[in-house]
Amino acid sequence: MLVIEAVSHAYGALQALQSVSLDVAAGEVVCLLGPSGCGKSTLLRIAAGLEPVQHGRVELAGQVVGEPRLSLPPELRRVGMVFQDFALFPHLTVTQNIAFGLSDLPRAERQAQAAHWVARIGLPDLADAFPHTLSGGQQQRVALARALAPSPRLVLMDEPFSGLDVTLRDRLRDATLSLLKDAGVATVLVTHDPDEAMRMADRIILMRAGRIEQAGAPLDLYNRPVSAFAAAFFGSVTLLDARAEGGEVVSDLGRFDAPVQSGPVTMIVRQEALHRAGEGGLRAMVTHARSLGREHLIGLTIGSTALTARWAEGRLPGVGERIPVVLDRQRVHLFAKEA
Ligand SMILES: Nc1ncnc2c1ncn2[C@@H]1O[C@H](COP(=O)(O)OP(=O)(O)OP(=O)(O)O)[C@@H](O)[C@H]1O
Repeated sequence: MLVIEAVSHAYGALQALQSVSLDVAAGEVVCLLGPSGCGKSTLLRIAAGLEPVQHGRVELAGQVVGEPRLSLPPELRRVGMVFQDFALFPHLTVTQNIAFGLSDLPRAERQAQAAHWVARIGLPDLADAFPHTLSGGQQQRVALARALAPSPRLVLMDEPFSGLDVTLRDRLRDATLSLLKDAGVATVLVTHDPDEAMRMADRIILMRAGRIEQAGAPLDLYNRPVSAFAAAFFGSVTLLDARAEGGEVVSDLGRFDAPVQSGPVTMIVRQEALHRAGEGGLRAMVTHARSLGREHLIGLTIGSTALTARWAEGRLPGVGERIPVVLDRQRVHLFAKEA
């Protein structure tokens, strides 16, 4: 449905995107994930037609909608948009906001469609309310209904949950996903939150400094990161400097195949890689221990290596205690150290 091909974009001397390509199928939810400033919003704005294409091409349903010197205006792209601040029309009611994009329909049909969406998002009692009287979560639902009501080919969402509190966010993510999937629409969602991307995406595009670092199914990125950046972006990790000699790294955690024959290596150990063992295993000394309720956060030293672990089993160990731990080697990733 959406094809972005080799798009590059500069703001003056600043190269915000460098030859980025991606495609999104109908019914697919793709998350653009990455740290602040990596170019996510710029890419979204180019897909929407809010930013002209400087280099490369944008296609929607097989039609070129953007390339240098050609730009189909946003309102002709049949693209729905949901922004972080929701951008509802303050002088229109909930129903009128949702009906806004349905002006092509006869009046009665338009009313029926808007009423359908008001019910669909569970706000029939607020049909005649104005946006400023709604909670953030209610505004988000109206913004989504307004985007979906005209049956767009593509929905673009820029950090749509970031202004909301944590419990509400979880519920709204699930509700949003089910509305998007029911509509069968191609969706691009921008977020800097890896949990949100893992939870919502069919595919994640991880971006770094204007380029795609890695793209794939959420678990692929988590299990098979291509770089220390990608590994560290998902979840909490300990980053260790190590050295490869003869194609392997010998460390306090054991021997590992190295990504290079010799030279500096970054070793990433996920917090969930370490678990308390019954007996045997590695000998660790507890340097700090704190219960987070459903799990413990434990500081350990193994030999002279300091690590942080996170596990749920057993009682909270005491500081200074020596305990046996096991290491899940699948949760350890080694990369040649970046310059
Ligand atoms: N209109 C603009 N003029 C000049 N520079 C811009 C403009 N918009 C964005 N930039 C710069 O381009 C780079 C990419 O910005 P962009 O907003 O696309 O990143 P982002 O990943 O969406 O970041 P965030 O999560 O903080 O919104 C940043 O360095 C930003 O400062």
